[in-house]
Amino acid sequence: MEKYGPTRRGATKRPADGGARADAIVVEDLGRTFVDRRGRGAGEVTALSGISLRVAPGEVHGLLGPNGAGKTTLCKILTTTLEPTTGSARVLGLDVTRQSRAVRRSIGLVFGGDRGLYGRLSARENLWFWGAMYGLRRSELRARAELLLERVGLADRADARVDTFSRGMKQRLHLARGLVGNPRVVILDEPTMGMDPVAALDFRALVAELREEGRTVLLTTHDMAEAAAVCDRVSLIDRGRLLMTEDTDAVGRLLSRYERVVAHGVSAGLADRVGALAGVVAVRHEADRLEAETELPSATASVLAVLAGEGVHRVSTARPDLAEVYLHLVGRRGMAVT
Ligand SMILES: Nc1ncnc2c1ncn2[C@@H]1O[C@H](COP(=O)(O)OP(=O)(O)OP(=O)(O)O)[C@@H](O)[C@H]1O
Repeated sequence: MEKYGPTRRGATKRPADGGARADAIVVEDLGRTFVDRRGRGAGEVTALSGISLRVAPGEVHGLLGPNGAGKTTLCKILTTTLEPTTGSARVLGLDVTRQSRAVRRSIGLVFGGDRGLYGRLSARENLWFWGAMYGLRRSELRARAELLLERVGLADRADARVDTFSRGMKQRLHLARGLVGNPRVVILDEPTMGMDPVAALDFRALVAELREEGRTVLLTTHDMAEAAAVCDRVSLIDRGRLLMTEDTDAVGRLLSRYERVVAHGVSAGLADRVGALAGVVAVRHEADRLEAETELPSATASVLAVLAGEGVHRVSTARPDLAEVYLHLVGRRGMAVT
């Protein structure tokens, strides 16, 4: 398969000049609003607002956010199926609005669910169809389809109709479809949706291969663990706004640092004592239920010790979810979440 200059996970992909070398994806002050016709009267929904983002060539970049954060909207703009309301976006130097045809030829798109596959065609025929759309010659197209069917583990089902496939198999075919045009930039919108855990692991290996081939990958997910496993950098997006872009390792460290302790049968006085412990960053107390956020493993241990010392034994610990990590991050950086 064509190589674009290998890169390694963990290697710094951003050039020392801060990005003067052409970035693969450049998003500047991007915004998108929709007219919301649901409910009474038409209101405006801001799906994206003031998004600026750069992805270096060969980087695997994760776009993380909860449902409705605006991830799909950004993917649609980058893949030219939706125009921005404000700002601009370029893929490989091509403007997504003014040079949309050229952008479409340079990218591969993979999205979750059933969209974009022809159920009455076989897996192989689907790939031939999409390869033809990319303008591949017949012999090239056939060879590429075989290679990709093998690569995503569908070679033995190549002639079966796609509407007989499981969700996970369809998702793997989507991946093959996204790669059929040998794209330098691959955009994956919730690529493991519907995959079983084994297939999701295979998917991670595939993304690693794409990185080795020097392709640029932008992938959306709301699974922090998935992002941590495959991405070089991640951007956290919430309610249409970009909260931060960081090296994945930094976010992973942050995630493993925070913990939540939930206990029942806790008095207000005891809740105050827990709140005063070093490393306890937040405490909520309602009725006799305590929720304490800790930011160091030793802090969790001290909370548990204080609770046990007072005879409180209905206690559990958990890692915070993504939304809570956002709040920690945002609080620390003094940024506003609106
Ligand atoms: N065609 C549309 N009309 C009106 N509102 C829309 C439209 N498309 C998206 N939105 C709204 O824009 C916001 C962002 O949606 P988007 O689908 O981009 O989020 P997402 O991060 O991809 O979420 P999910 O993980 O659920 O797919 C949401 O509030 C959504 O309701």
